[in-house]
Amino acid sequence: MYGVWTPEQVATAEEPVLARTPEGALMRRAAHGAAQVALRMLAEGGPVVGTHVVVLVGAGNNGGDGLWAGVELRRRGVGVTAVLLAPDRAHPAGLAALRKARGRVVTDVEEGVAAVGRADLVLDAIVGTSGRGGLREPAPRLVAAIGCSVLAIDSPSGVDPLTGTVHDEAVTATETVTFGARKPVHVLNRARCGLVTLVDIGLGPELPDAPVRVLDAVDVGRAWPVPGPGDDKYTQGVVGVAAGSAVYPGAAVLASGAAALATSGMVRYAGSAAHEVRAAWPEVVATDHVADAGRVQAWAVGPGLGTGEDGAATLAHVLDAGVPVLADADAITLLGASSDLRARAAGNPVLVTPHAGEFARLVAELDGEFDPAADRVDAARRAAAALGVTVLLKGNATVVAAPDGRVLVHPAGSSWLATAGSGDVLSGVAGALLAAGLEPWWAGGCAAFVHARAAGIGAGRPGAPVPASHVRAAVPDAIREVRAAALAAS
Ligand SMILES: NC(=O)C1=CN([C@@H]2O[C@H](COP(=O)(O)OP(=O)(O)OC[C@H]3O[C@@H](n4cnc5c(N)ncnc54)[C@H](OP(=O)(O)O)[C@@H]3O)[C@@H](O)[C@H]2O)[C@@H](O)CC1
Ligand SMILES: Nc1ncnc2c1ncn2[C@@H]1O[C@H](COP(=O)(O)OP(=O)(O)O)[C@@H](O)[C@H]1O
Ligand SMILES: [K+]
Repeated sequence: MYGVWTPEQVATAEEPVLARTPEGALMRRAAHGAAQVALRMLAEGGPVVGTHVVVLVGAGNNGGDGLWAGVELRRRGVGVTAVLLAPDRAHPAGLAALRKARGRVVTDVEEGVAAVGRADLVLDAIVGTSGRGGLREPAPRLVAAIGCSVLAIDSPSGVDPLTGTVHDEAVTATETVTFGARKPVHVLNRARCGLVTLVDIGLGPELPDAPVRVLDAVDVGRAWPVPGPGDDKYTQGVVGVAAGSAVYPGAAVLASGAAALATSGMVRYAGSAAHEVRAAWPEVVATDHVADAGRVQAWAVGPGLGTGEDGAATLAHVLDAGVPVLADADAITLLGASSDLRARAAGNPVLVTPHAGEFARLVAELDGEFDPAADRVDAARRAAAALGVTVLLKGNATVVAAPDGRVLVHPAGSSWLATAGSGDVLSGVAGALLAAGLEPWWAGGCAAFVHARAAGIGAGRPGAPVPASHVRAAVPDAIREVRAAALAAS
């Protein structure tokens, strides 16, 4: 597990470190780390001596990092051109050092655009943690001229460091090098950051508890339920899947199958697709109604359920069953429209898994601002607190927020999971984990991790779509992978 801290928290942690280190030392440490990454990137194309790097230098300390990194690159025989976006505010010490190292300094925008066009690598040192709003001219013109690899210093300029949202013309980095701590942009907008390298500048002891955490394979492997010698099919937790429908039985089949593959033990199905579920998964015990389903340790409810009276009655039944509940799809729409159903869920171990549209419906009747497009961590955290349930907000970066304020983010490696039915697979996996005893926050985080890995494995070789059936089929291999990681780490 690793932590992610807000730019404000990082700035606060920097203060005591700055106070006890010689002036400029922290920046030099950061710049050294940046230069190492730049040299590695340059070396991938052959000898670095004689290559040409352009540093886009903004008015703040991010520009200072870029200038000092340029100084180190000059010492390694790299040609360096610094393009100053705010010539009279460029970091004075960094600028003087680069001139001394015989770096070229350009203040004319046209000259800068031409230099960018000839570069082997661009260092984006326009803005870092203090960047706000869309990039101001001439930055967009220079960014638009980039045709080579880009190393973003701290964060890609034009992408909000706190929320990962993109403002107009913004940098798409091949790699990003960051200092002291990872910031939200690095997990919320991985597509803009590329590979992220963290350089230690000694902030560790000064950082508070991480407000956002990211699970790794070892965490997930350790948390994954494994039957012991004394277990039988009941002791491991029975999951009930309440999904439908007769017209669209696919959701029920996908969710039930995913549940059967995710944990050992037992899956019960209740709903109008009992025949199809039984045909596809003979091991699933299927009935037509939740009332006849028998005892379960958790319910996964919602996919294909319908939003009419029957669906609402089914949802009320499972919310009143006194066991953890995974609510997805139609169950979310029903919750959003009924304060009575929300009251039954509040304060109980309930995990809701909305995509953006379902999230909007879920919070429609609540007081307050919930805007995932502006800040998905904040929106999910507020919704979880307001509803008293754990919210897993789906998307390229999945956010899992517990009502007590804990937040996990799972950044996807690709977007191939955006395919019909893949959410049903997630429901089955998460429901099975709830039945096995994981609390909703962990169940959501572990399910999202394995789901995304299953998409990668199910696709076979990367670079082509993966249908939801293949994602589901790859769930066991994804579990094997995380368990192997956990065993190797123990
Ligand atoms: N403290 C340290 O020792 C260490 C700090 N470190 C480094 O410092 C960075 C933080 O530096 P920082 O706080 O100086 O701000 P920074 O990110 O450079 O941006 C501020 C400047 O950008 C401008 N600007 C803002 N928005 C803009 C826009 N949309 N479009 C265009 N311009 C925009 C803004 O202009 P203004 O609004 O003032 O006119 C202001 O001049 C951090 O990311 C890390 O790289 C590391 O070296 C570790 C040690
Ligand atoms: N752009 C994306 N990149 C990566 N994963 C995504 C992206 N968009 C959606 N996903 C994931 O794909 C799944 C889609 O779920 P959902 O929208 O419920 O689909 P369905 O209802 O068709 O089953 C979720 O796990 C979500 O996190
Ligand atoms: K930057």
